[in-house]
Amino acid sequence: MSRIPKEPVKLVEVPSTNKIPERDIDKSPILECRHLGIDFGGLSAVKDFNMAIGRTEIAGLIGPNGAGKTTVFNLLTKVYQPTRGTILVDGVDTHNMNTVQVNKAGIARTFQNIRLFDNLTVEDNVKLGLHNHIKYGMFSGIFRLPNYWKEEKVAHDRAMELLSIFDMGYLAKYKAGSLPYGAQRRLEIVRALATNPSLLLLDEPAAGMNPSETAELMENIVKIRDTFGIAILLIEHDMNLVMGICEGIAVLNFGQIIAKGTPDEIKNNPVVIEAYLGKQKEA
Ligand SMILES: Nc1ncnc2c1ncn2[C@@H]1O[C@H](COP(=O)(O)OP(=O)(O)OP(=O)(O)O)[C@@H](O)[C@H]1O
Repeated sequence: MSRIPKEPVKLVEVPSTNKIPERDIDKSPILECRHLGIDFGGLSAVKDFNMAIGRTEIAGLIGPNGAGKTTVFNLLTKVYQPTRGTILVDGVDTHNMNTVQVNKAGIARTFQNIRLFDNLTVEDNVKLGLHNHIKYGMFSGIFRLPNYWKEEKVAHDRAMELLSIFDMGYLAKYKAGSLPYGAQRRLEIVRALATNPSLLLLDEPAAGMNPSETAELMENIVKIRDTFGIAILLIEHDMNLVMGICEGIAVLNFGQIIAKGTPDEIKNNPVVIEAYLGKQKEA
């Protein structure tokens, strides 16, 4: 978590929804946030957050440190319950859902700080993501009945298929904690994909990666979207990544969206430049 912002934000008019990419325009959005907000004591960490994401869109959520980006992810995944507003996932209001139910409804995420089970193998970490889809009961599991082995084979095959997205199949039997940093970040994405999401939230996926790892990650994010036909919303400080692959971008500052648009619109928006660089002193 980051420092508390000190200055009030300059308010600007913004449209209530993103511009959804053309190929998604005739379908309902996969995610819609309406007037979403959360207060922590006296601090409104997120205020009047409105956003729509197309079914196969790669969207970005950017903003200075402490702007409220991770808090938005925590609201979408119900780590936090919103103080105000509505979240619709595939048209369904998540008001009464908890984190597990929201995952089943179609939202999966990765975290800013890697959260793998270090002592489990790479394959087992992926299988944990598959547990929503494994059908054997506790009895079959304890006594290793035929149904257990059948489902285990299905889970193994699916885990290996998912690992192959990042060419990580050869690492399946290694402990997750023994992988290099970049591979651990990739494994987190694979595990999230194992839950079969329709919207994947990536919290700073390129953090700590070197430029060649980041370039590969960019290709892989696009590949995931194309292969699975899902939407991806990412928080990222690496502007090359954001501007390179996001179709729609929302900029958050002091908990509020200050601009939305395509990468070109965002790059040239004076309000965004000011939020990142501070107001230029007049000569
Ligand atoms: N559980 C909480 N209790 C109190 N304040 C919180 C809590 N969670 C977040 N905040 C505050 O909300 C604000 C937004 O934090 P958040 O972590 O969402 O920012 P961020 O944009 O993700 O920052 P960064 O880019 O540095 O990760 C910060 O001022 C933070 O201190």
